[in-house]
Amino acid sequence: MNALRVTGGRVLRPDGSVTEADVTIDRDAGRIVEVRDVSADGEAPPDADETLDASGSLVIPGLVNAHTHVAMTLLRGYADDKPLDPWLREDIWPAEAELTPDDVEAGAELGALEMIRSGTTAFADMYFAMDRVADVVDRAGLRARLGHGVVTVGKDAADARADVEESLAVARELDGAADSRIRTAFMPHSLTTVGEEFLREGVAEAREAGVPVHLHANETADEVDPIVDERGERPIAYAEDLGALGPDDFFAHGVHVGGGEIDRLAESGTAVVHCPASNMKLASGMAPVQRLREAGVTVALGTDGAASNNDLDVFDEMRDAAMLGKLAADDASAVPAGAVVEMATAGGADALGLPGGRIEAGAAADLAVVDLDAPHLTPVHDPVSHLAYAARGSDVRHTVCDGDILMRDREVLTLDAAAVQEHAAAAASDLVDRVDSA
Ligand SMILES: CSC[C@H]1O[C@@H](n2cnc3c(O)ncnc32)[C@H](O)[C@@H]1O
Ligand SMILES: [Zn+2]
Repeated sequence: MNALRVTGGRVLRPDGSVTEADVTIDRDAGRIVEVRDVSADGEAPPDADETLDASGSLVIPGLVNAHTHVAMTLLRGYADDKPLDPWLREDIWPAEAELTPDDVEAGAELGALEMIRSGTTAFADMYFAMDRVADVVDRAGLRARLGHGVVTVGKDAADARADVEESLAVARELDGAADSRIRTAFMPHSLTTVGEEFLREGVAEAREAGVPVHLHANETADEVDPIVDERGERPIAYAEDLGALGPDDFFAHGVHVGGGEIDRLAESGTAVVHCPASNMKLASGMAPVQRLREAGVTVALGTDGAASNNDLDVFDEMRDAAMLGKLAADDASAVPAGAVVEMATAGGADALGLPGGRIEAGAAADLAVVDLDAPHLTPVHDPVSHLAYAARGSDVRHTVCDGDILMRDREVLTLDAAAVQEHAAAAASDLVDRVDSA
């Protein structure tokens, strides 16, 4: 066995407890083979081929960013302070009309760099030029569920059908890429931006192909109301009628859910990806996270794109989810620290149907080592509290995915950080020039 050992740290276990333990990884298999408490009796394991020092640190499952548009890093700070619909129509969609596959690759590299540097090892991405995003995931060493986002409003039937077909083709062709670290999904943008016939056809074909469905659902009241007015049913009932609810499917947002929708999500096993920063920035509303969890819905966390966040740091999302969850429930005990940590780890992996999210023997070797030796993390009464309320992405010291070290002592090993930043900044500047002269 080619063994990597993470030594000297405190390890966050799947039950939320924290113990002093060493984690041994089989790098060839990309799996954790042993989590050994330092107090354990018995024969010490053989020396590892390589070690990662975790002294003074907390070893946690790699964080999962369960909903983003990673190449939107190029549009970070491009258009702020508007609600969703005008933001998309007046600013974002015109800019995206000028995006090239090279831009998407440059933006995805920047996003991958940012995620590795903040301890994220897996993400779900809905965007365009997904072959280029897949190349970045492969090079960066991350894990992802990818899909081409379909929008049919404003398109004639032939173009709309072609967009649906592209999403299905991407889902079939990229599934299993990057040594199986890439999985895919059929990704219609939303229930209002994709026409009913295209949703129906696409979901049916996704079912035949055995790929999940991922879409934006119940994000704003402006999106829910027309569905109720035109169809006489709420969005989740419509999604169910389309065949889009199931244990492999995951919907972003779920802010405005009511009238039995939470129970339908729970009964069908459909996961919800909560994106608190994006929901606050676009003033979309407050998702009822405590009620969703109490009903048994799998809730994950997502940053959404960097243009509505404005970063890809899942630590921020944990803190925002805990804070906003309390406000939404009008209850300071709602959405506690342990809940948001679970949502960012096991909840995310389960929602995306990807391995990882737990540090235990047999699990995927996806983890992050968080340095606790910092003023804002002193003293350590409760390490789980720190993860939720005080730690930042910049506290992550090492990041490991599939048994490979992606970042060691804050040096990213799989990407050339300076070149990625420079390239993305140039691509973003050229993009904006093209938009301005269009
Ligand atoms: C068709 S690819 C994905 C599409 O989604 C847009 N987008 C970014 N953030 C959001 C959001 O919060 N709600 C809905 N749509 C969003 C993105 O710009 C792409 O056009
Ligand atoms: Zn989104």
